[in-house]
Amino acid sequence: MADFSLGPSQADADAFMREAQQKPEINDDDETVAPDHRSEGPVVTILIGMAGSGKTTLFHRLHYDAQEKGRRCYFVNLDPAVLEVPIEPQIDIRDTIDYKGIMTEYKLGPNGAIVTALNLFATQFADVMTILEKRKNDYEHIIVDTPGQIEAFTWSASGQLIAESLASTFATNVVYVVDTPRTSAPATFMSNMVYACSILHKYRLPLTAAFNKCDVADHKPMFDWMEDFEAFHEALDRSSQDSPDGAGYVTSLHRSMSLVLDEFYRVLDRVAVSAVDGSGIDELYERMTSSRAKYDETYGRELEQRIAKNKAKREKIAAEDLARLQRDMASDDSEIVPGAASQAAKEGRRLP
Ligand SMILES: Nc1nc2c(ncn2[C@@H]2O[C@H](COP(=O)(O)OP(=O)(O)OP(=O)(O)O)[C@@H](O)[C@H]2O)c(=O)[nH]1
Repeated sequence: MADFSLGPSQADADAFMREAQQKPEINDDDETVAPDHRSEGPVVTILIGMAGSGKTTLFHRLHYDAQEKGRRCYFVNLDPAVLEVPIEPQIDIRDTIDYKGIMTEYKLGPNGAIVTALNLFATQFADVMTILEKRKNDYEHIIVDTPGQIEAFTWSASGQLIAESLASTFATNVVYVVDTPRTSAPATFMSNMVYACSILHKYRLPLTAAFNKCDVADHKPMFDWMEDFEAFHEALDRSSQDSPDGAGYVTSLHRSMSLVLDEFYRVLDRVAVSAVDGSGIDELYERMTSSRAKYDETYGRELEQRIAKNKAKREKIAAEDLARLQRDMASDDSEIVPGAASQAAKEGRRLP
């Protein structure tokens, strides 16, 4: 973008105009979002996780716990393919989108139909936002369950649009659900953490890893690996002794990656939960609530900067338009030459 601190050149100004005329990004033109709007409304939590990690069961548990303890929570189901949601979410994608009908009508397989269902729902998401904004004083939390096929949400344009719409209006965080029993081997743990890291980079929202199914698996070794990479290296060595390939290329890659991820673990909140027996749920709610402060410092601040930048852009354009109008009015005795505008455009000139 043009650097106006050095004084604008004509090329800079033209580039600026072109940029200003481009369609703004989803949340870039929203001047109506005031900082206190976010810090006073509910916290939005988006549940993301690999298929079978227990998102829907955790969604159910969070609902049960909310009812038991009087937490004011609003539930949104964005998984069109889920057969049975044991609770009745206030907003459910399945109420307006017929997933099976999409498979038949567009001759799609399960994954294609999930993405198409999300795309269709994204076109109605402005209405969902209107409902959420109207109810914002009634709830402390808005909890969103996402499709089982993680990439259908995390790497689709509609998933991004939905997440950005939420994050540009409410303090939003992501809870990444980890299937603890299936992550107990160092190699699978590493793959899962790399995925979590990619989600942090993609969404730039506060992230908590919820190690689920802790009723049947011990999360402590994994927490130790995040605290101390030497503990992870020892676990890698032990598992490579058992492997027929021994300490090959992949083991040495995991070793190096654990050093890189060390930085990521410092910002990653983690909590051990069981969606089945309810352990750790209070702590998870605490993390969700306290993510608001992180959101305000990171995403919220960036958003405010983008809003301020766009406001400045619009004010500059308005000032230029006004100046041009004043010039035109001052020279109202100037001669009108038929075809002068198209001739000037051909020659790349601007009319006085
Ligand atoms: N032991 C135990 N099992 C769990 C827990 N949470 C979920 N499960 C089981 O894990 C399986 C998958 O759970 P789901 O809630 O369907 O997982 P999901 O991530 O929503 O899966 P998708 O439907 O693919 O989105 C089910 O058999 C659950 O009963 C838990 O905390 N402990």
